Amino acid sequence: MADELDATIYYDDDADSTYLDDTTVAVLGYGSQGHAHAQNLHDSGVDVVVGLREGSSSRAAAEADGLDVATPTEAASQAEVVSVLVPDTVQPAVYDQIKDELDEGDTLQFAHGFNIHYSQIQPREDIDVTLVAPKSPGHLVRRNYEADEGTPGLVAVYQDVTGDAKERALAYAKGIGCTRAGTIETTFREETETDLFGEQAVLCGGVTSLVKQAYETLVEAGYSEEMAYFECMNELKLIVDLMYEGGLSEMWDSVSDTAEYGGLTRGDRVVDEHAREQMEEVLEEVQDGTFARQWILENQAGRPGYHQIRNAEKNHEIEAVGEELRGLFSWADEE
Ligand SMILES: NC(=O)C1=CN([C@@H]2O[C@H](COP(=O)(O)OP(=O)(O)OC[C@H]3O[C@@H](n4cnc5c(N)ncnc54)[C@H](OP(=O)(O)O)[C@@H]3O)[C@@H](O)[C@H]2O)C=CC1
Ligand SMILES: CC[C@](O)(C(C)=O)C(=O)O
Ligand SMILES: [Mg+2]
Ligand SMILES: [Mg+2]
Repeated sequence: MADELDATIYYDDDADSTYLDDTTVAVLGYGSQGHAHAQNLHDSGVDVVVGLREGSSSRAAAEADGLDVATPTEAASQAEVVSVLVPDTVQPAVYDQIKDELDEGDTLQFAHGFNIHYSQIQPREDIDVTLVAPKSPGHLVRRNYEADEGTPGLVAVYQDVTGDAKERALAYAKGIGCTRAGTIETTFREETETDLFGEQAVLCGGVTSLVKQAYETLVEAGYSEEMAYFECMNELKLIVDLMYEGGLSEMWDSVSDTAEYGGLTRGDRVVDEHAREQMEEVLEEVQDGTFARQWILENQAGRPGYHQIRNAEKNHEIEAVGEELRGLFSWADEE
């Protein structure tokens, strides 16, 4: 067990909001992260303008939330900090549109390092380039902020021409609620590679495959779809909540001894050495750029493979079963 933690973690007291005084932040994009950053910064007293393309489907939502909206180029020209929160695959084109609007010493700010790390954006040399990456889906970044809670995040500096890049990034992290929970200092490389690995192997890829395989195993063995859904998907959240609150120990303490013995003796049979080797391969593909190249080419080709596997996922039986069962929850309409 580590005697002390290695990482440098910044909290609210370490971040000085005045670094964003007299500063306009342009938030490009109003999707998952964009709506959360824009609204949290605005509510934290920062001057925000949202940058959206002509005819954007997000415009009405941003305006309804009381924010000023302009085109990406207009927003970038008004701002000293430009936060690039459009999808990773469109960021290079959006950067090309706005790069001449930046003044020397302005900040180009990211929530994920993909395009800088894999050299899809070569930023101007006379600007700061920073990253504040919430370790959370954007909708929870907003929800946590509104509940006076925070979201853990990462901060990194790629280019510091002003000498204030980190301070400004920390002020931004504070503005969106990340230093309330703790913001870890990292690099663009480390953020990019760990984020891609985590979402592929565990958070988005590994866990959904585990759920689907387990669901199919039960249904093919003759158990009902409803049983399989509750057992393999719905209860997962409740188990993960315990791990989130108190680690593996709190979860093991809360489940029965029978579950604990069964889990400890069978879990490693399911996620075994083969799975571990696959994880190592997945990580290597992230590190050597294989995944990035594949994703960039997939986009250049119009995303044919992506659309196909996405549709297959949407049409998996567990989705229809889940939709019906969740509709029966008495609290389903609340919120
Ligand atoms: N999703 C998440 O929770 C997380 C995301 N990140 C990172 O944050 C960044 C943003 O991701 P995310 O929030 O998922 O993005 P979204 O897919 O939610 O972004 C959608 C927004 O981008 C706009 N947009 C889409 N295409 C274009 C375009 N071609 N030109 C201009 N605007 C466009 C959309 O506007 P329109 O209505 O006009 O289409 C919309 O406002 C990425 O770098 C991502 O890796 C980091 C942590 C978590
Ligand atoms: C886990 C997926 C994520 O990295 C995130 C929500 O943090 C993303 O890219 O959306
Ligand atoms: Mg992530
Ligand atoms: Mg990610």
